[in-house]
Amino acid sequence: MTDDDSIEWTDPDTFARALERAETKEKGNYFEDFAEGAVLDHDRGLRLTRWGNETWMSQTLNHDPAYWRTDAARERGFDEPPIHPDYLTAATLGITVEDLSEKGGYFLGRTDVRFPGAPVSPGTELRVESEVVSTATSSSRPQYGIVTWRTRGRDAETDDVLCSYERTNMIPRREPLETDGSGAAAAEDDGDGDDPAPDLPETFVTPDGGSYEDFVAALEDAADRDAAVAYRHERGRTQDDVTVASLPLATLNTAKQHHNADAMADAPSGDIVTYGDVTRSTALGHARSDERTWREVGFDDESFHTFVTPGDTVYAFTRVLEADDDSSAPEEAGTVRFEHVAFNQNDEPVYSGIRTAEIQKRSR
Ligand SMILES: C/C(=C\C(=O)SCCNC(=O)CCNC(=O)[C@H](O)C(C)(C)COP(=O)(O)OP(=O)(O)OC[C@H]1O[C@@H](n2cnc3c(N)ncnc32)[C@H](O)[C@@H]1OP(=O)(O)O)C(=O)O
Repeated sequence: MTDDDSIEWTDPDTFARALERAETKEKGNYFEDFAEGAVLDHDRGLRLTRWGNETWMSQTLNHDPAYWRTDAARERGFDEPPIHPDYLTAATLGITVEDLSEKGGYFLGRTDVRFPGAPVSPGTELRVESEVVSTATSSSRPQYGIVTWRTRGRDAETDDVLCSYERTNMIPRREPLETDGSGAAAAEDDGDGDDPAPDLPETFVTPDGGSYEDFVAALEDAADRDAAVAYRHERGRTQDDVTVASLPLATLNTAKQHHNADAMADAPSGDIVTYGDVTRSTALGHARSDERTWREVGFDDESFHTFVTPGDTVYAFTRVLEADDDSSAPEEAGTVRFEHVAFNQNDEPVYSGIRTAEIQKRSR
């Protein structure tokens, strides 16, 4: 019998042999672990602090004064600077990663992002639960399945739902599917460029300002002719250690994609990647800097198209879809629907989504 104590375990050769034989205590769940209808109460939770909010908002260039200064917050109808919906969304998702997606895979998209409990005060403690909505086979990637969850972030004290959305990830299978490869081949065929690129509108209209009336005027200008209200924002944000690793960890997001460069060296990205919510929030920050936001209403059809890695720069492009002075908006604002696209320094789209926001009227 070997006397363990007589072994020099940290001798490099001995240790390397020991590591080869040691079983790894794995983290996260495989695709097969998710059953439709199952509800997961996430153990983790976090206090939504001013510090967390301000760190997230400053680093993603979201500098709307109502989230920073009490007088500006009060002009906007808040008692104090509230927790921003982007940080609330990112924190709600971050908490879920340990149970839902730490095993790896890809955050593909999200829809029906709503904030029924807004505004949220700093100091609120967040408790999060997710229900498995659907599980599906990936026809292009047999080693993965596709899972959709409905996640709700609640005020731990009152149980009120503060943030709710449906999110879809590719999740690794414990047992890859046997296929004849036709799914992968079909997926590859899709990118051959056989379909001619559709023509773009002849004219791109840029709103004169960022008030509700400016969006209405731009849409009227573009109506009944071959034109779209579409423009780009000047600001860019190069991804660094803070945006790639620190911000997701501050939301308790344990996805190795964001902070374990060793594990990611062999992944398709070859590097750690930016948390989707950082990419998205950064692009939205650029867009908001060119408008007079009143409140965020919701987000739909969000997709993450390709990876963002350290050194990449996130820019934003906006298309205005419609403006409506509806009764649901307060008298100070009208409702505008935007499509925002985040793109990188090579002009490749990395995120897109539909955003509904109340935008202040000029007269106010
Ligand atoms: C949080 C968190 C992690 C992160 O934040 S990671 C950073 C954000 N996400 C990313 O960086 C992923 C970027 N996306 C990609 O690199 C590519 O889209 C990807 C995932 C490599 C897939 O590329 P493809 O060219 O293969 O894309 P397809 O359009 O063919 O999609 C593959 C299959 O997925 C299905 N799908 C795509 N989008 C959605 C969606 N929004 N909802 C539902 N399903 C979607 C698509 O239908 C394809 O299905 P097949 O059956 O044909 O395989 C964290 O850890 O959670």
